[in-house]
Amino acid sequence: MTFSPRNRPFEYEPSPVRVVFGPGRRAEVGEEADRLGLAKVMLIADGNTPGGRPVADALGDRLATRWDEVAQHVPVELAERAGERAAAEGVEGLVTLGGGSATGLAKAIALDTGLPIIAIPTTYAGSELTPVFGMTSTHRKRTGVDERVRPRVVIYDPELTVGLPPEITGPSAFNALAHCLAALWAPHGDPLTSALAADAVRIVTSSLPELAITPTDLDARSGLQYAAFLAGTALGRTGTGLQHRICHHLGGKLNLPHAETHAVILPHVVALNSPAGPDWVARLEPFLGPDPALGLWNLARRSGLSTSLSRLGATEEDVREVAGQVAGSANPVPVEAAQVEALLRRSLDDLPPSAGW
Ligand SMILES: NC(=O)C1=CN([C@@H]2O[C@H](COP(=O)(O)OP(=O)(O)OC[C@H]3O[C@@H](n4cnc5c(N)ncnc54)[C@H](O)[C@@H]3O)[C@@H](O)[C@H]2O)C=CC1
Ligand SMILES: O=C(O)/C=C\C(=O)CC(=O)O
Repeated sequence: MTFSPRNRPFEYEPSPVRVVFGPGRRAEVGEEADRLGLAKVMLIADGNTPGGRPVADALGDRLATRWDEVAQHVPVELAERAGERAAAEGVEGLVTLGGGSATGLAKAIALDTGLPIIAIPTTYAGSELTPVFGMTSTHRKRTGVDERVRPRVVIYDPELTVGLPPEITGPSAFNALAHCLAALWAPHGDPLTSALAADAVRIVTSSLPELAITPTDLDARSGLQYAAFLAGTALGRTGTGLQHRICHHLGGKLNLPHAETHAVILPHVVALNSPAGPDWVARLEPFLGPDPALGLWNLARRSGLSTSLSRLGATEEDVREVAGQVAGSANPVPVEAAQVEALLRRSLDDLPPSAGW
């Protein structure tokens, strides 16, 4: 299908994020802090994430304090404690090293303080490119959009990802794929976001099988991180909808692992939306086959990911409650609670995605 801008009017505004990409470039974090005029920063990085020592060394005297406690879905009390430390130390900025949890904690602090963030991502979550934040309290996740939380600088260093274990790599790549699909069917997407998203799908679908054979291959790792950059950029320009809201509600209620939840839900939401999206379905056919929902489901299973929501810990009751909460979310196909519940039940029962239920 030929794309014609004449038939698809759009607005384009470049994102204000500076991106530095390349193996070894974590060493440039001190110069990036100087560019932003940050003389005192807090480094947020948990103990599992590689690169803490070199990044701290590269920050040198600019490193005022380190914070090593992070958690998925950012508990509000954790954000408050980390924010108090940042205030007590009088830091001028935040440097994150880690996945979406480290980035998310910095975003929660920035939401209150406006402190600029330099993000060094080590998974494929893409949070580093978006103005989206999320925080959890009493089993409810609140998400929102605020430009103050979007990192000012992102340093991608693929060397930091060569040791990512397969159980994090696969789901995290699916988190990136979820961003691509959300961007492809977003009502205010534009030709650029669609191009970024489609290219990211191309790269993820070729890199994941390569990494299953050689997990430490720096070319494939660089490709996957580049795809995460494209996917995060696309999501950061278009915003989230039903797919992401389902995962946020499930994540907040049950503390489910975020990327794994996206991987389980994505094929089912794609099955729902495919009949309404012949243009993006055709665009993805070379990478996912004629049925993108089934293509994703098969890719997940081939990559050793769980495709069952019950295996992640959700029950029929959870599914019913979440379906009620997300009904009416932004989606190319308007959905009522019963439809979402039926979709989620298929994922509970580990059934392949299907548009008809
Ligand atoms: N606001 C946004 O735009 C987005 C936010 N998120 C949020 O991010 C969080 C999930 O982030 P994820 O990156 O999926 O997980 P994560 O940041 O919790 O990391 C998962 C695990 O991988 C470990 N890890 C990270 N990098 C590693 C590396 N290179 N080598 C070895 N281990 C490593 C971490 O220590 C952690 O144990 C959720 O809270 C989610 O809501 C996710 C995507 C977008
Ligand atoms: O679902 C996603 O991958 C995107 C956004 C979030 O996770 C929201 C958050 O920061 O918690």
